[in-house]
Amino acid sequence: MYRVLITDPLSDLGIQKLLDAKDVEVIRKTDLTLEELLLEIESADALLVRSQTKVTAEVLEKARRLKVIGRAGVGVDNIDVATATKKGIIVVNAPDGNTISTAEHTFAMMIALARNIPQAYRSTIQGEWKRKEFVGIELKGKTLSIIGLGRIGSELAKRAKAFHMNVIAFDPYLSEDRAKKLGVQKADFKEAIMSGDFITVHTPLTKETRHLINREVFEWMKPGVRILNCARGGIIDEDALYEAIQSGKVAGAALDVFETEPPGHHPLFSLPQVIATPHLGASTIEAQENVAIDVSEEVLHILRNEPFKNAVNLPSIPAELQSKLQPYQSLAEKLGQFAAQIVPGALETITVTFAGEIAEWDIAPLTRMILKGALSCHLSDVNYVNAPHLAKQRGIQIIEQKSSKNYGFTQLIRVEITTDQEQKSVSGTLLNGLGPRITKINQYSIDISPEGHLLFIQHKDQPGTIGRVGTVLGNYGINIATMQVGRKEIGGQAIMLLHIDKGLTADILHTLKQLDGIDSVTEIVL
Ligand SMILES: NC(=O)c1ccc[n+]([C@@H]2O[C@H](COP(=O)([O-])OP(=O)(O)OC[C@H]3O[C@@H](n4cnc5c(N)ncnc54)[C@H](O)[C@@H]3O)[C@@H](O)[C@H]2O)c1
Ligand SMILES: O=C(O)[C@H](O)COP(=O)(O)O
Repeated sequence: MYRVLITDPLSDLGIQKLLDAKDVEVIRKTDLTLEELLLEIESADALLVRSQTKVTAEVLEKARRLKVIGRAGVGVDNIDVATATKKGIIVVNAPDGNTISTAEHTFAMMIALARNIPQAYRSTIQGEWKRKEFVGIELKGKTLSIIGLGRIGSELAKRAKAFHMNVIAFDPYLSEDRAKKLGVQKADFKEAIMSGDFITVHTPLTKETRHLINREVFEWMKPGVRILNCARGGIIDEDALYEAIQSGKVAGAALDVFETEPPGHHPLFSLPQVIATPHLGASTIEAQENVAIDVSEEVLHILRNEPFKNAVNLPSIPAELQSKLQPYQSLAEKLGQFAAQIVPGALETITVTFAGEIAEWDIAPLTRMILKGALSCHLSDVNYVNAPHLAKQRGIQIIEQKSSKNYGFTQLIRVEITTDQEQKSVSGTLLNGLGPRITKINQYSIDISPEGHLLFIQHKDQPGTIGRVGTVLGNYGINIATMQVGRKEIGGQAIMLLHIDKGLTADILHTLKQLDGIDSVTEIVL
């Protein structure tokens, strides 16, 4: 039974799949203190949050079983993704479900800002009638500068175009083609800042975007500019915004998000030009249902080891590529495991070569599987998420190469491991109807399926060796299921690879090593 802990308010309808799942126990506890969260997280297999729960390194330290953190929304800046990755915890979000709601909220804020609606409302319900004080401006003909033209920025652009605004955008990843399709003028950062009658930010909060809008940037703006932030507190320097409003440079600001949330009695709230909402961008019935459905499904997939799509700390794999790579994943992992077990010493370099038709694809996910397989022979708690991090941490060099030669197979994966003591390679392929096969160990051709208990023996090619090995195993009651031998020349070095029905004791291994003509004996478990 998987324990799924939900610590922020999520839509009941949205999490129905989790509630219905027979293999899931849902624990819903919102507004936890840090101490309570530290306690609850210990036994959770999955954690579901919005932006309120702070999933810090301290929290993750206590998470002994956690496999996945699901963020029912977009921004993951409340989650220590780096620590989660190190611990092999997958972080998934729901990037699409709240796009429209947030774009609409931003638009609502822009109109409210243009027409002083919150200020006029407050005054009117106090019995005042100040028609002159709340004269606004039209959106038509004004320039809206969008910083970050991703999902939300793009939806906002469409709506602004419908209101006959000029839309100009800065986004380092925006192509000319996409800008053209949206009817948006692509600009550099300074140009976008200098041109806007309204400036709105829609980037994630990162090291690069923290205080992207700072004192110097406010200097470049048109006098009377209006500023919107419905993305993340911290993208705009709040002190600099305060000064820019006081100086008259900025005519108004609409804020849905704050550097510290909740912001309490923020100095900005003393300025009548500032309107605010309590992080409501995604707070619609539709968006909350969407994100909760998306994240619940992802979490279930991950817990059940099924394919998933929106991991924040894993490269995203297009569905078409995923289905092509899937049959190779097990082969890749087994080759990594096999290679790591036949080479003694500390891992230094892992060179992976992809040959044949497979070499035409993006094979990075398979390299990860190889790495996972190889490292799991030496380290505990290795998984697909943390394998590259663990390799880097240990100074293991990963070399990934592709070859146009097919080596006699339609596709081939070769894993070469170099340790501080020696170097060995293992190649494998997928055979129709037979599944993964190991086809070569170093220079020796063989054909064996990489599974179960294997015995790898290096020996001299001389009469009687195979018989002696068989006799020892027989004497100890070890059944041989299959056996493959390989040699380059008569009387030279040779290898034996045996499938055995159970594991060997140290005693058996020792006896085998003492046999005449035997150079090394390694038990491999796959
Ligand atoms: N207020 C809310 O309730 C609410 C709701 C949803 C999302 N958000 C916030 O909005 C952000 C954007 O969401 P989205 O779904 O549009 O994300 P997105 O990833 O689709 O778009 C972000 C865009 O920002 C661009 N970008 C990154 N760095 C940049 C930089 N330095 N300068 C300019 N552009 C840059 C990216 O290229 C991308 O196109 C989220 O990260 C989240 O923090 C807030
Ligand atoms: O990043 C997001 O998706 C939004 O900020 C929504 O946050 P919330 O789930 O806390 O409303």
